[in-house]
Amino acid sequence: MNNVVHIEKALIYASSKLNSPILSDVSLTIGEGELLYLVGRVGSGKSSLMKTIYGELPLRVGKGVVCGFDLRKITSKNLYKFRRHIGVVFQEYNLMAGMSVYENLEFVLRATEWKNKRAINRRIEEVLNTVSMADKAHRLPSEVSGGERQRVCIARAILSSPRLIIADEPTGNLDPAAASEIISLFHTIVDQGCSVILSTHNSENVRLFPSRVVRCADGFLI
Ligand SMILES: Nc1ncnc2c1ncn2[C@@H]1O[C@H](COP(=O)(O)OP(=O)(O)OP(=O)(O)O)[C@@H](O)[C@H]1O
Repeated sequence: MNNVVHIEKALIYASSKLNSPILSDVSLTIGEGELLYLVGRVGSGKSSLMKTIYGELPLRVGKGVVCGFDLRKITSKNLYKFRRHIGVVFQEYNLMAGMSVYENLEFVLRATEWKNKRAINRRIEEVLNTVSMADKAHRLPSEVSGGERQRVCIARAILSSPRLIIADEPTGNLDPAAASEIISLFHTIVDQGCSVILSTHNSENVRLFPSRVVRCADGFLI
């Protein structure tokens, strides 16, 4: 199995301005088509680790290879190439309020140089089918539920067929039923070969949809 994430003996900092790491001696490997839950208390370093993995924070100490890119060699010049392999999903939806579900997705494809209208239509239809939102393509984000909004964000994250999805507290704003549906959807995406790192405080869903769990605690990964 190919590794999508391989980190060895890294120090993880919460900000590029801080001198002491939030996590030390971090070694982590995530295989193709694997879902990894990242758990831990508020402020334990989950987001910092995820930001380092998608190049938002620099890897200063240790080794890190993500989707074939050496994290120590990510620069502002090659960041966009690296990011094409990674989809991100956050607790906050960050959808454009004045654009329909379809237009939100079309905007992203056009920004990544998709030009052919028919190909754009086809891709949007595919990702909306994956997240069971094809019938709501023409609604505004305000006209769908929180769980459905998060489905649209997942559709947006998978548009470019990424090898890895980083989901930081994707169910934080959802009721338990909607949260379970979203976690189940991530498992479907993993079954299609994508890898997912998902941070969560929801231990019930970790129990319902089992996968490998890594905990941030006392400055280390356990
Ligand atoms: N830019 C920053 N400057 C200084 N400290 C920061 C910065 N960003 C985060 N921190 C601190 O670093 C620690 C780790 O933050 P991080 O966001 O990684 O935690 P987390 O485990 O994701 O928390 P949560 O569960 O609340 O999302 C926290 O104590 C946080 O307050």
